[in-house]
Amino acid sequence: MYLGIDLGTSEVKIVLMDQAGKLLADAGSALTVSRPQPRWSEQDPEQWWQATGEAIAKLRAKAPAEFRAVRAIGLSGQMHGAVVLGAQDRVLRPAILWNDLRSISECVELTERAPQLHQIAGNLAMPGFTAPKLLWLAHHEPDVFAAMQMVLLPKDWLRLKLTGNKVSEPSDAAGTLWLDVAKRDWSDELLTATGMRRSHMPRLVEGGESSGTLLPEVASAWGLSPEVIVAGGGGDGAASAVGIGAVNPGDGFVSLGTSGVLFVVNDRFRPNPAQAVHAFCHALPGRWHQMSVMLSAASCLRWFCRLVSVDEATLLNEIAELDSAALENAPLFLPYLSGERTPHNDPYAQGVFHGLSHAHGRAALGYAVIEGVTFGMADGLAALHTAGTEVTELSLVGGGSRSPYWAQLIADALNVRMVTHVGSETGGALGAARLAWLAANDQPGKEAVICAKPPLREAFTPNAQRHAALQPRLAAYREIYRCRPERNADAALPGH
Ligand SMILES: Nc1ncnc2c1ncn2[C@@H]1O[C@H](COP(=O)(O)OP(=O)(O)O)[C@@H](O)[C@H]1O
Ligand SMILES: O=C(CO)[C@@H](O)[C@H](O)COP(=O)(O)O
Repeated sequence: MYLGIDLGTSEVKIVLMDQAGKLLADAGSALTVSRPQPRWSEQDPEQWWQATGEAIAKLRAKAPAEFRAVRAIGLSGQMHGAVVLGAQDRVLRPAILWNDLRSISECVELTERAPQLHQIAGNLAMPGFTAPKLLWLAHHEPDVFAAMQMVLLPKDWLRLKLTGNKVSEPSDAAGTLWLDVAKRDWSDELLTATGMRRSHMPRLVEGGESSGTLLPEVASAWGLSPEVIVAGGGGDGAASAVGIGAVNPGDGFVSLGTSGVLFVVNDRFRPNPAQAVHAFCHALPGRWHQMSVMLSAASCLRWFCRLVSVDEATLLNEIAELDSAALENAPLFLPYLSGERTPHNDPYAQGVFHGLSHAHGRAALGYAVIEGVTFGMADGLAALHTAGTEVTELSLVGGGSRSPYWAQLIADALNVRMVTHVGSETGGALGAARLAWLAANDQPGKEAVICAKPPLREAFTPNAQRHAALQPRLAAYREIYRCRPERNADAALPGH
C-alpha cells in the first residue's frame, strides 16, 4: 500500500493506493488562509501538521488493515511557499504562500541583481515565487532574515516533520527562482542575488527517489513501520501530472483548484518568460514542463458560492438550466481576485463583474464566474501556443473537475478535447502515491506501469458552434482588462 499526501491551500488530502495502483480510500482536513494585510497570504505550518494528523486518523479509520500495510509515502504540495527555519529547525514566522503579493518591488530588485535570472530560472520574477519573498524579509523583517538557517517549501516542511530530513526535489524547487532549472540543481548565482547560500537550501532528490524513512515517533503515532519510505514527491502541478499519467512530452492537464493551472510536459527545458509562462522541472527525471497559472480559479466559484449562500453543486445545476439567450446575455467576469500571473504578471489586476442588469440572477452571475475562469484558461493556452506548445487533449483535475458542465465549457472555449480520469478530483495526492510506489520499487520498466493513465471517466468533445458563440465574449473579456485603471509606479514588473 502507498499513501499520497497533498498539502493543498484549502485542504490536506490523503489517498491510500494499493499495489495495483487502485485508489482504496481518501480523507481530507480543511485549512484556512490568513490575510493579515492586503495582498498577504499566510498559513501557520503547525496547522498543516495538525490537519495532516486529522486526515491520517480519518483515513486509518476507513481502511485500518490496508493502512497498516503502507510501505511508502509520497508528498505533493502547494508550491512556492516560504517556511523560514531558525536554529533547531524552529519556524520563525508564518509561511508566506504562493498567492501572496507583498514582494512586488523585490521582483524588480531581483531582476536587476540577477540579469541571468530568466536564462537560469527560466521564469519571470513574480511575487508568488520564493526568492522575492526572502528579499522582502531581508528588507522588512531583518531579524528574521538574520536568524534564518534554512528555507523549506510547504511539503518539504511536512517531510521534515515526517523524517527529520531537509530534502526537496526539482519540480517544487524550480518554483523558488533559486534553481538552475536545466541542471536540476541550486544556482549559486541566484542564491547570492537574494543574500543566501547553498547551505540555506535542502538536499535534492528526484521525485520518485527516497528522501528518508519515518521518524520512530511518527511511525508509532500513525501505527506504521519506521521503515516506511518517504519519496521526494512533487510540487502539486507535477504531482497531479504523474497522477493522471501526463508524463510524456505533449501530455497535459488543466487543474481547477484554488489556483488554475494548464500544464504540458516537455522533453527539455523550454523557458518562455515573455508570456509569463512558467518553465519548471517535472517530478520525473529528464523531463520538464511549461505551465500557465491563474492565481484564482475554482476559488472564484467558492468565493461566489459563499456570497450567495449556495453550494457548488447546486449552483452548477442552476447554471445548467440557463438557456442559450441567458448565456449570451450573462455578465462578464474577470477572475483576478488576487492579481494574475499568466499572461499578465499583474499583482494589481482585480476582479470585475461587467454588464449587470435587473434581469440577472445568481445563476447568470455564477455562469459568468465559471466562464471568466475558463477564459483565463483560454488566455493561458494562448500563452503556451506562443511559447510553441500545442495540445489536442487535456485531462481535468482538482476540485473543479467534479463538474461535467464546467468540463464541457472548457472543451468548447479552448477547442480542446477534455477528459476526466478516475481520481481526477484528488489532484496531486494520487501522483504523490505513485511517486511513493516508484521510490519503493526497483523493477525495470516500472515507470510505464506505475505512471499509466488511470481509467477514463468521461470525455468532452469541443462543440464548434459553441466555440464560435464564445469568441465575442472572450474578446470583450480581454478588452475589459485592457481598460483597467492606471496603477502606481511599482506596477512596472518585468513582462507587465
Ligand atoms: N461540485 C463542484 N464543482 C465545481 N467545483 C467544485 C465543486 N466542489 C468543490 N469545488 C471547488 O473545488 C475547489 C477546491 O479544489 P481543490 O483541488 O481541493 O483545491 P486546493 O488543492 O487548492 O485545496 C474549491 O474552490 C471549490 O469551489
Ligand atoms: O502557484 C501555483 C503553481 O505555480 C499553485 O498551483 C500552487 O501550487 C497552489 O495550488 P492549489 O492549492 O491551487 O492546488
